[in-house]
Amino acid sequence: MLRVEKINFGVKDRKLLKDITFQVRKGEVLAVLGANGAGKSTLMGLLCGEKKPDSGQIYFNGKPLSDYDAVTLSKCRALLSQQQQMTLSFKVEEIVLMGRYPHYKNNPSTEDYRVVGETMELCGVTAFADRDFLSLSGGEQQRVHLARVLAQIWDNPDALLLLDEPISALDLHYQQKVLAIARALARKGFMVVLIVHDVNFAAMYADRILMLKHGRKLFHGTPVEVLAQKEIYTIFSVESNVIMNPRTLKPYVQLEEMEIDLE
Ligand SMILES: Nc1ncnc2c1ncn2[C@@H]1O[C@H](COP(=O)(O)OP(=O)(O)OP(=O)(O)O)[C@@H](O)[C@H]1O
Repeated sequence: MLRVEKINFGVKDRKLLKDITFQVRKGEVLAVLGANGAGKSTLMGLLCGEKKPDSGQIYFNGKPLSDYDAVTLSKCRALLSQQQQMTLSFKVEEIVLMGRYPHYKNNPSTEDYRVVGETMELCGVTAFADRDFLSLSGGEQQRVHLARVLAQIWDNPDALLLLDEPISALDLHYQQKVLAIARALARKGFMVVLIVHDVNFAAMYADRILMLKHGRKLFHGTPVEVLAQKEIYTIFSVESNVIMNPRTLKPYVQLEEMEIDLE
């Protein structure tokens, strides 16, 4: 279980996260929603250990995150971050194999190659294995990074998978597929924390939703509990109409058209 208790984080005199508390159970997908600048990536930065909270504590499987050593953590926590700048030329398969670095010393084993093969297949990048990563399109590159991140924790269903806007560059098919992969991993026991901007994808694929505004947790619950017209307006300042999908019994958010008069 991931347990985040009363964390605060600031830069200089600006508080970016205030008193955030939540849990993610084994087998659960948590979607984090919020407007631009709400603090979602900052929260990911704390969960992945890139940043340290000013106060509060993050527990992972009963132990403070700060008590883990880097090698152990790299086998049970993986992050797909929003910014993945690559300037050097690598083959696609070499990039995915980087996800296995924590698992081998000098040379990858057949097991490492098996995992890499499986995650590349799942992310639809097998055909690019020998291509120069830098020659791929933005969406293809995002899928290669996902394959790398999945390879890192593939054989550990107790692991935590952190996905910061994993579908931002993807077409509709792969948006759905990547979220379905997150769901399928959760069914195997993984904990998944996911930042998405599309409320309907959050409704479809997340067990719980955490909604942030100005660094505070405003709403937290199941899609049915938190995806309502008032909450959506509070978070995003958009008008909507929320209906229940009769087949899935999940909320579906229909947005009202926005008009801007430039006269
Ligand atoms: N080093 C910093 N110094 C000052 N402000 C910062 C710093 N890092 C982040 N911020 C601010 O903190 C706020 C939260 O940033 P964060 O990247 O977490 O937002 P976000 O919810 O992920 O937004 P987006 O949806 O645009 O990705 C923003 O207003 C951002 O400008």
